[in-house]
Amino acid sequence: MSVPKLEIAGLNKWYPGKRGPMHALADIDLKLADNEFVSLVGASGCGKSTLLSIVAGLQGFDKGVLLTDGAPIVGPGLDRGVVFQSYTLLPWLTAQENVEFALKAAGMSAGECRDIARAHIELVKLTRFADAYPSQLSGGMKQRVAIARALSYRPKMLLMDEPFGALDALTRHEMQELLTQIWEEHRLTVLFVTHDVEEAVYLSDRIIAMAIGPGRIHAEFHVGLSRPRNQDMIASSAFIALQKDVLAAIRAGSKDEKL
Ligand SMILES: Nc1ncnc2c1ncn2[C@@H]1O[C@H](COP(=O)(O)OP(=O)(O)OP(=O)(O)O)[C@@H](O)[C@H]1O
Repeated sequence: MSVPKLEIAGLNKWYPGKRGPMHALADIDLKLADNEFVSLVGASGCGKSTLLSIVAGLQGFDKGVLLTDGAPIVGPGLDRGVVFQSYTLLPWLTAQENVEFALKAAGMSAGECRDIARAHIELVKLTRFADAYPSQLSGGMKQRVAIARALSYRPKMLLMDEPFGALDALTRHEMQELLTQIWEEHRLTVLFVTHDVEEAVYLSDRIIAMAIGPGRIHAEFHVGLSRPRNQDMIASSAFIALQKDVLAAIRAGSKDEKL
């Protein structure tokens, strides 16, 4: 691997707790190559969201190294787009204006903001709803706006925390299709947190299974399925076998060592 897009080495994080510091992340070592799609899976509380928010620069860590393109991550930046499960749209702005707002904050002119926002609303197939307010959009549509917003300032990395977790199964599949299409056409590095093992296998090049107590990397799986992916692959024996192995790793890592 040349200089990794993301390099995490010996990273540790403690949260203050009632019974003393709580070791949330222990000695995390992880490298993501340019354009790689990597999912983090693991039992609730193993530190997936903590790790993602540290990479986003939204919170700090206590020990270790965290680099993007070889340079330290010291806070949030336009090189990393973030999408959360909650849509985080501004309710008083339309879909188009929500995307423009992020671009204006990045210092672009009004004309540039309008054109780039329009192009990204189109990228997520929402042109017909560009002038709708969040309250007029379904959950899947709101998440399309959030993805358009995160991609609009052309980040090198997309960080997604359970982005489809609140959606019904059909919408979730549609969003997975959309994300793979965007990723295959535009290629960027993605770090994706999910509880859904099928989703992780379907989307990823590599799956990192984390374990609990303390949160750590427990197992790693390379997804050998060809690309472009399609929903028919989900029924293939290779897909099902990998899904089983990932689930077994999550189960094995779900028991707190200290309990
Ligand atoms: N701000 C905080 N202060 C104290 N403890 C925290 C804080 N945020 C998370 N934790 C604790 O750190 C551990 C890891 O939490 P985190 O949310 O990162 O796990 P997760 O794997 O993303 O869980 P889930 O799948 O349920 O979202 C948990 O024990 C959680 O209670």
